[in-house]
Amino acid sequence: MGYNLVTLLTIVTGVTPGKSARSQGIRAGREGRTVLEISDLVMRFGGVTALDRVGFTVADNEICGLIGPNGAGKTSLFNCITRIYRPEEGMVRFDGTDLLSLQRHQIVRHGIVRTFQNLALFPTLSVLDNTVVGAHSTSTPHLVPSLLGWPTTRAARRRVEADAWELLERLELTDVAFHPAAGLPFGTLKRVELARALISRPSLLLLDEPAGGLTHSEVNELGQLILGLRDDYGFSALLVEHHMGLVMGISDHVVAMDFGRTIADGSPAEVQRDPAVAEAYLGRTA
Ligand SMILES: Nc1ncnc2c1ncn2[C@@H]1O[C@H](COP(=O)(O)OP(=O)(O)OP(=O)(O)O)[C@@H](O)[C@H]1O
Repeated sequence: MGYNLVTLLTIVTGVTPGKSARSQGIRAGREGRTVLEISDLVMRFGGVTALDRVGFTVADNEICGLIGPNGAGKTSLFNCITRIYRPEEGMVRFDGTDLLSLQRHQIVRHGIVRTFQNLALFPTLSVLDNTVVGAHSTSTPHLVPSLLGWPTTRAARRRVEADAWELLERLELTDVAFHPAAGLPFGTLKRVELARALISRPSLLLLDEPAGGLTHSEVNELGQLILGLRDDYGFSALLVEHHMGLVMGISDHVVAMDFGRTIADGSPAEVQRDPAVAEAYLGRTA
């Protein structure tokens, strides 16, 4: 996770170069009931405290940006929420469920799905099949065998395929539905990754650096797409991203971390103005 001059300028001045705060679509205020609640989360690796009593909340249908310099603890936090890591202390509750009491494989059944910075697609499977595979954990335990054509599961496959086609339509992927993921442009693969994540109709989408590797115009399109998908399908999102234009442009609420701690928590404008945030980024470049 790297950050650049544009990131620093955005943090320090509060505005992405060339754009006013209004044109970035910043939303003010928080609405809706709390769905994700994280408190006093502690995660250590030997002598390194990756998460040092982290706490914040995310409301229903809210996009929450999670920012911080390299090593701040963002990935560790994602890994605790998805139960890849087991934190030493603290609480993670989603929609009333204590996530820390669950096994890793149970997370998706509670409506939590993650996208990956480097994509988690099967290169030889088609775009359609990559999307269908995303439904595996929630719709039927027999879905992956059905990809092999086993007769008992064909009806389930048809139902999921209908959902997949709807998503491919929404994400403008129907033209490449039967194309293997390998060889498609990176921007297209990012949309496939979104289709794969959305087919299980998540309540909470964890987006891990979705703008990584995209061009400037692709990032703008991605931002609008995420907002549109949130409005169409209704989910909360936690967005880990170094591209400040994207974070500040589409987040309803931003949490900033540094050295495993929550150093700011508020609207995009409030977090951009927070001296501790500027210090966290500038301090690392000194
Ligand atoms: N599996 C691990 N083993 C040892 N240390 C780890 C492990 N995972 C994370 N860390 C350490 O925990 C701290 C937080 O790292 P983390 O990857 O969560 O930060 P980050 O904010 O995601 O950084 P980046 O933006 O560079 O990805 C760092 O000091 C890192 O070296």
